[in-house]
Amino acid sequence: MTTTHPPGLEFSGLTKSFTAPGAQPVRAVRGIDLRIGTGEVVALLGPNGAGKTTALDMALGLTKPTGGTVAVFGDRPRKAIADGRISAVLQSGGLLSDLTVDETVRAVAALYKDTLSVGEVLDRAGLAGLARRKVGRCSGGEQQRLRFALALLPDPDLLILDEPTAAMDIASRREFWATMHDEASSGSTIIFATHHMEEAEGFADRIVLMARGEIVADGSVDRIRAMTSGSRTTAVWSPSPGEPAPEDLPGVTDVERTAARVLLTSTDSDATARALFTRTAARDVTITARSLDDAFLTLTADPTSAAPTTLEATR
Ligand SMILES: Nc1ncnc2c1ncn2[C@@H]1O[C@H](COP(=O)(O)OP(=O)(O)OP(=O)(O)O)[C@@H](O)[C@H]1O
Repeated sequence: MTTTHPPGLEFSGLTKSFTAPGAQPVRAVRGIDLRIGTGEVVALLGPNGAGKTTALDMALGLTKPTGGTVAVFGDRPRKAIADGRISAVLQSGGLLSDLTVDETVRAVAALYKDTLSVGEVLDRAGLAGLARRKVGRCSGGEQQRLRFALALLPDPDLLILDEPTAAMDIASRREFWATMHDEASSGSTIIFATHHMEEAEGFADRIVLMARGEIVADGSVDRIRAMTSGSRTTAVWSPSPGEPAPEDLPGVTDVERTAARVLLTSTDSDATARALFTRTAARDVTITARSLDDAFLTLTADPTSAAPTTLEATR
């Protein structure tokens, strides 16, 4: 007999709008469907205001959805928290600066029925050497490790991290992700929100890209990389009758026009350039690889915005 386990996290048609008297409602999350399996490490990536925190808050039962449902291992978030199956490292909040690291972990452990030992969580969070330091004397990165240690206390199956490295310098970030690697390899499901493409690439198996409250891309790191690794081709060309339209050239996903040039974003620059040379009178063709940041901006750009596109990549 086979048993199927419910996913670690499941959003179905999830929406959240914030309303304030006299103001337009803010549609922070707009009907997202997402299924995250046990043991997956997923980066929730997106620009400011994409809806990442709102979605994670709903996963943690901190915010009630306006519509749709959230299930954590098949249960309501509150039940999953009470059972110690899900816990979170949030961006800020909740530490008392006069307590030591060790006292803080002991105080929070006393709130639970059942926890890992204080020694073990300090060890797993890389804080064993700082146990007697006052929290107020710890650096931003060390305080974030302490939040991580507190999240480990109930030995959760699903860990949610909202921009966990926001206050850290590069060395602390590296150390933090090394610790998280150990956590992930022990089979935990991990979901973390970030603005940083490199962080998502370096640590996640899967990237869920959000913009304007929607999921705009979802796939393995390799798949997202392939989607975003297009190049930019520019040419001096005014299409004349009988020539193909720029939009119809192979590989082309986006077209911009300036007075003299046509700028083509393409997922297959070889095929695009071949078509330009053989089927059109285009000249002065240049091909430039797009940076990952450029690609991230393209994937999350507002299609209704008329904001001018930067030409940095072609210079
Ligand atoms: N309590 C609230 N009341 C009104 N609007 C809110 C509230 N919380 C969030 N919003 C709005 O909802 C949208 C999504 O915000 P959210 O914090 O989820 O985005 P985010 O992707 O986490 O952004 P960031 O990366 O900047 O943290 C934003 O426009 C934000 O201003």
